[in-house]
Amino acid sequence: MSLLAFHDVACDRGGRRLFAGLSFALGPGEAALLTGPNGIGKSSLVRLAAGLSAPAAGRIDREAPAALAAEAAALDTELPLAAALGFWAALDGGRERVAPALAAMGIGHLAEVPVRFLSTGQRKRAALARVVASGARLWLLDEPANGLDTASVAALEAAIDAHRAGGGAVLVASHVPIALPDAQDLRL
Ligand SMILES: Nc1ncnc2c1ncn2[C@@H]1O[C@H](COP(=O)(O)OP(=O)(O)OP(=O)(O)O)[C@@H](O)[C@H]1O
Repeated sequence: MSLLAFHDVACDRGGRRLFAGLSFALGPGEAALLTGPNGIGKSSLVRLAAGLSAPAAGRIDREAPAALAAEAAALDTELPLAAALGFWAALDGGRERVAPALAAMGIGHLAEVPVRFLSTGQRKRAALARVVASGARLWLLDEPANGLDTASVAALEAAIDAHRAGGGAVLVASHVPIALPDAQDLRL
């Protein structure tokens, strides 16, 4: 049983074909690492996986809901961090997951700080904490290590390992080296 499966998928952007004939599947505990040069279509693939756009050909099956971390953190910048994450966690039915998620990403001490005061790396960690708090089995992470320091990359790797150990799956697009043991290599 797959949490995410691409069947012979093609992707067009701006009238141009980015890739075609792409098939892969992610089952519980599995990971895929998506790499390739700038502009090749990595973010476009992650958006397809999230259901934010439709494939030009082929079929995508995904378990809903999936958790997406892309460029925009989608956190209310006026709210303290814990409350901003709590908004989403409440929608996902898991407010109690916020504190452990903040701790997992090493930003528990920032819980009461308004999101607008957070640094670039801290916001990135907050966006990842939102994914951790979501409770979704399928994580879709577009350049999750951008802007993270070494310790934060290690925290991200640990969070992904724990997620996989619990039966979750993860698709990661990354330029930055990130340890994903036994991950499928998706090179565009
Ligand atoms: N909304 C859009 N309309 C038209 N073209 C687009 C759109 N979004 C992306 N593109 C184009 O699609 C191509 C793939 O973009 P995408 O962001 O998926 O690449 P990427 O591999 O993630 O790149 P990077 O490594 O720079 O993040 C690029 O040439 C980009 O200009």
